[in-house]
Amino acid sequence: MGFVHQFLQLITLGMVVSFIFILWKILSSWWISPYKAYQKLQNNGFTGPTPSFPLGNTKDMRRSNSSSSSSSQSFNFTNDIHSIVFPYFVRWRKSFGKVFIYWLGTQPFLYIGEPEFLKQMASGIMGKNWGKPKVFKHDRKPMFGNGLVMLEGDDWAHHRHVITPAFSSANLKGMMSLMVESTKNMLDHWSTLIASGEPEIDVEKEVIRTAAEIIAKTSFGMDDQKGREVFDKLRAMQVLLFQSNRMVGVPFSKLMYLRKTLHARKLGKEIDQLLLSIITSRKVSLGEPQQDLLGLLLADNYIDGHLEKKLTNHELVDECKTFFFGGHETTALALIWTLLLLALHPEWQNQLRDEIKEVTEDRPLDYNMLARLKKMGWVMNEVLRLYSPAPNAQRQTRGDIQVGDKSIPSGTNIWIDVVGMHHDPELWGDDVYDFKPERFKDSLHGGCKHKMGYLPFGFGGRMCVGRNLSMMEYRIVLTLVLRKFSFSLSPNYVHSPAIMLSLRPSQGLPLIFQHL
Ligand code: HEM
Repeated sequence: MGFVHQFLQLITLGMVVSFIFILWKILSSWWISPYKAYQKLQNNGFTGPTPSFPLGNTKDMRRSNSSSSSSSQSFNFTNDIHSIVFPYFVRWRKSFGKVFIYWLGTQPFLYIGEPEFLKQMASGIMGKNWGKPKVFKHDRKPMFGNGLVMLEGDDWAHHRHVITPAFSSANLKGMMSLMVESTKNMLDHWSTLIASGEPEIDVEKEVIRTAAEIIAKTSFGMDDQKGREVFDKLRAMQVLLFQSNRMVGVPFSKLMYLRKTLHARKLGKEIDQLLLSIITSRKVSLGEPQQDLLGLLLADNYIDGHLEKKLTNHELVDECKTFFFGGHETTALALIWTLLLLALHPEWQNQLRDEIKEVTEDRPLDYNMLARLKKMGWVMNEVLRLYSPAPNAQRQTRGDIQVGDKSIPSGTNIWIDVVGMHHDPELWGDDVYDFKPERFKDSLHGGCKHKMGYLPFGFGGRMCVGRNLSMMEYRIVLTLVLRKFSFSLSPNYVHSPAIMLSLRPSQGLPLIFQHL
């Protein structure tokens, strides 16, 4: 009996110790460690709004977001979207300046809206030495897995080295016909709608679907049943993630959307399996290698006479997903916001049409013509400034960084407010909110007073790897639209840009089309 009693006591003690250990681990990762990091930043002179546990400043952020979006019910157009999508940053900047600390749930972030501070912080840091905040890696795992967007260190350097050549102009040229084909299908559908007496079209859905199709075709192919299935499942997963309005950094917040989270996880597994089987069958097939990104990554690649080490099957799966999620919505949104601004500025529609006529002379579009569409390039730059599809960038420091007399400790989460910098009158002048593509006529930075104040594709070694692909797609789609139609804004449009994973027109973009 004594032995059993002692044994039970031991088990109870073990359970109590384990419970205390787990509690300590939870407290440590949710509060003690983040709070220590916070104190270090405070000791270096950074301040910010007061957080509460476990929501941090999230409650305040959600409150100000809902009050700002409710004001957008009537048509009241402004390009001053910083105060619409990030009202809390606008408020905190007034109290704490352009660099301050705020909390996403249990994680402190150093907010940066000051390009000179960013420049000093980033100088000397190579792409591979930047980390990505763990809280985002976890949140976006279904989309990016361990793809290029989330990798760090030597793994990132290796993937970047292998992936970059796939986006060369020679390779992109081979993808042009796929882009033209998908765009023409979309425009034929629009023609049918117009002919049947429905000239009002919600272009948001249309363009996102077409861009998704283009990126699927250019990433892993959609010729066969499996490619189509991957496409459908990726789209379904995107809708699920989009609907679960997640409170990043708040413990257990995923439980609020448990059904959607589990469904997304299940879809994620199915997508991985399908992509794996596409990769395996491509490896054994003896036919011509395909010219999509996956085909290019599977092909032998020689650099200075050496055969490059290839990515593994699982790495390729994550990169295919990364291209899909990183590449289609961003490009689609650049096009969507462009259509809005061109609907409001018919004089720019005409200028672009004249340029297209001059460059193409009414011949079918070819790759060499695209670079000659200069004004279209200015328009794209201006749209990416006013409505940046990637509204912010996140980093985590992997080493102490000194900026002037301030030290930023290793492990600090960084939030770079790209929209804030793109909309800062101190950097752009009094016409900051005006749509003026000509500001990019003679300047790559649109006349911004600081080179780091314009970051639509990121900065340094981690600059967007797909930017040439997106510029090509943008020019193709816009040229084909402008050649066929003129368009104006529908009275049903409600201007309410919102952050829903990226910067979107939250109530769609209905335009009224006319055949030319
Ligand atoms: C208008 C369209 C696009 C915009 C505005 C955009 C924006 C960005 C930005 C801001 C970054 C840097 C993120 C950071 O610093 O953390 C980035 C990185 C990246 N983008 Fe894009 N992107 C676009 C199109 C594309 C396309 C078409 C693809 C692929 C097909 C792509 C794939 C990637 C990848 C893989 C990275 C990670 C690069 C790295 O960390 O080394 N993007 N993009």
